[in-house]
Amino acid sequence: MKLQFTKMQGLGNDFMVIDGVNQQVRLSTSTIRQLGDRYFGIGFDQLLLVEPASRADIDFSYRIFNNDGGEVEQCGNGARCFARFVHDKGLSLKKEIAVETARGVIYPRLEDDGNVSVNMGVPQFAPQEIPFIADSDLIIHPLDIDGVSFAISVVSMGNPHAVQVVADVDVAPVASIGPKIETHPRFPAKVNAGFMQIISRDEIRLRVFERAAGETLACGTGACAAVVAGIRRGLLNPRVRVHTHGGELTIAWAGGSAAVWMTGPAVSVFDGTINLQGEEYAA
Ligand SMILES: N[C@H](CCC[C@H](N)C(=O)O)C(=O)O
Repeated sequence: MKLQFTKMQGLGNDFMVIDGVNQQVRLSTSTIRQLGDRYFGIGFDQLLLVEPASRADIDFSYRIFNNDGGEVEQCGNGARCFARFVHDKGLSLKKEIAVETARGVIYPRLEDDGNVSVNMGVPQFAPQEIPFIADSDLIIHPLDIDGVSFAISVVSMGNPHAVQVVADVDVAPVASIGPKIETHPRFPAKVNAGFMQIISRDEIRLRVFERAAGETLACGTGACAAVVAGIRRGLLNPRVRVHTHGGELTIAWAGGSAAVWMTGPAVSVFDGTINLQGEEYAA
């Protein structure tokens, strides 16, 4: 069976985007893993599935799978690519759409300058997927790894993030400590591990060891979580430029129950068709 897809990237965080509105798509975990393989498959950090809305006040449903095949709650760079995709494919004529994810509704908006802005919803500090947090007002928690205590902030953007401040992201222990934070027993659903360097109150550098994907060139929800943590710690202003290996995002948060706004690029790389074996996919 043939499956149409578009390869896209947001600051080098790359995606396989599939139209599940005009195609009936059923992909097993193992098939997603095979498709995500950068040598034997297409290769991507996440697979994004566009599905019909589940109710009248929503334009689309948005499902996200890491390249290990596991479904997750949110993907920020993917949300911008999702909006670009549905517009380019004529699935919607709207500039701003309402998109339902596993953890609430987000609102991507196509900007005239070619960027995409997304209302990413309200950050959570004591969500159920992070039972770790005893006191939701505490923004810094000690996390013990091999006898060393790391001061981390835990923020959920729908998906869980553990963010710490480092002096220099270029020499931060992302490869060695990132996986140990990701799989720390205090995070039963695992966690994305962020390493944030404060340049000024308006500018940070960020690296993220993503849950189930490893270090990516950029992480949209990670940028949201890092800025929220920095603002709550009194280190950042309400609008911050976030420098990642893949490029720059702008994140804004007014605090409290305000939504986090993320602005950045979304790029289509190529359209493709892949032959799926068996019953996994029916046109
Ligand atoms: N690895 C993440 C999902 C993708 C998030 C990232 N690519 C983004 O742009 O937000 C998780 O397991 O929660």
